[in-house]
Amino acid sequence: MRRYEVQNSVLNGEIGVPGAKNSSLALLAAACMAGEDVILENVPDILDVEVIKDIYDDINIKHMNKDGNLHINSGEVLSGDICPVKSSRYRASYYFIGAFLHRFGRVSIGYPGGDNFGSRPIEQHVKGFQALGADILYKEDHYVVYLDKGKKLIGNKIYFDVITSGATMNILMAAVLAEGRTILKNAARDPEVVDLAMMLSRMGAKIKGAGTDTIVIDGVEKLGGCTHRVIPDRLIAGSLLIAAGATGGSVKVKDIIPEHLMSIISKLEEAGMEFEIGEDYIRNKVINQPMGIKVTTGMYPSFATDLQQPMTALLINANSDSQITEKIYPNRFRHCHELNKLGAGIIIKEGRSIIPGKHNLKGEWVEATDIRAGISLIIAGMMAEGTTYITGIEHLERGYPDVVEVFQSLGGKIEYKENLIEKQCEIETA
Ligand SMILES: CC(=O)N[C@H]1[C@@H](OP(=O)(O)OP(=O)(O)OC[C@H]2O[C@@H](n3ccc(=O)[nH]c3=O)[C@H](O)[C@@H]2O)O[C@H](CO)[C@@H](O)[C@@H]1O
Ligand SMILES: C=C(OP(=O)(O)O)C(=O)O
Repeated sequence: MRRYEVQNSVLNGEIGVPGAKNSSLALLAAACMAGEDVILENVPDILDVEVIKDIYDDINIKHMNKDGNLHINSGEVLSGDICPVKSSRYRASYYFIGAFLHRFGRVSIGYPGGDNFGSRPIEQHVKGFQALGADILYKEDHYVVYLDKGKKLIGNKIYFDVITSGATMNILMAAVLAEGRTILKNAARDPEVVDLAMMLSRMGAKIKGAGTDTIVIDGVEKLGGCTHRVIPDRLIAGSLLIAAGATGGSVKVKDIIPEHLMSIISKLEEAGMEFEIGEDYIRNKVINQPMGIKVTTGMYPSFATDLQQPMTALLINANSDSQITEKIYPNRFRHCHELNKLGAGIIIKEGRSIIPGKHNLKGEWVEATDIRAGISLIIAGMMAEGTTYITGIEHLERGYPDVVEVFQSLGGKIEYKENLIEKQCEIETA
């Protein structure tokens, strides 16, 4: 079985951070909105990006890696029919709708995949597309968003009932080429939204207010090419700082935008960690034992739901009880069941985890059930005595490029292993 084997470690050193997955997935769709060359710098080398390149190939979007940058040209794109199987392999395939609706008047796509931690509705995306004049058809393994013959996307005022980064970015893309003005109210303020707005503006879009809860878009007739650098991944940066603290080490995380990490840094400070913060780096100071704290997740700039899992691992070693209240995905606690196999003693109760602290962990077989669950298990494995065997590593591969090499470079004892018998069978049946 493919797995990581992790042993007790102390992380020290310095490390750069790759481009953000959650930005890149939107930017890679937005890059197909112009017929001209779009050059994306800092795109992470992760599974979700490989799937997108596969989708590009299917519909004749040219892409090429050159000097570490991704050159994309959709001048000869064939259609907005995206393979349902491939688009269901990751969550954010829905961005192809926002990107292609104006161009083809019809986008057919598989239902969103991605991490499975309970209900992840898309009705706010649907509401937004409908407000701009589109209709939607639900089929068995895919859905179709379309404009009736002769109809165009027309700008509108859209109020999101919940704050959603996905719907904000999707409707932003569609609105950029809609006729007239669109106003998005109760929009998400995430750095990834701002990153997308920056790139679209470079392509010629007229957008004001990205990063606030009201975004105003004045439609333009067409977009052109551009060069854009993906923002650094704040979730990887945060995970590495937590990992350093949890293992009793000190790591300088470089090439980041420290402001994007303010909520996590504030909570880590409450737990007793200290930091040196530079213009583009953060370094933690060594801490022996964190203090127990209360964390509540929320949309940016609140504490990210994607960082509560590594935070949970750190708090297993705290000097008193901690509590994490999950407001974005109330059932996102599968990592806690796995951490309990290592001896964490976490109790899950009504959208909340209670982490008793002061628990010594012991290596065991555990399963990464989503990207962030995986990173919490690596951290816990480095805190535990003995060997921790982590399966389900394809989840980590969706979001953390070269995760083994990254941790190894900081002194982490982690190795990738695969079962030789299974490997042999693969070779023989190939
Ligand atoms: C690829 C990507 O960028 N994934 C991130 C994105 O997911 P994703 O874009 O799916 O998450 P959203 O920001 O849309 O979701 C935020 C909240 O809104 C709710 N909602 C969302 C859409 C909708 O139509 N209706 C609705 O009720 C969700 O259930 C959730 O409670 O933001 C999540 C929340 O920060 C992160 O965990 C994911 O890593
Ligand atoms: C939930 C996540 O990803 P996705 O939305 O792509 O499933 C994540 O990155 O933690």
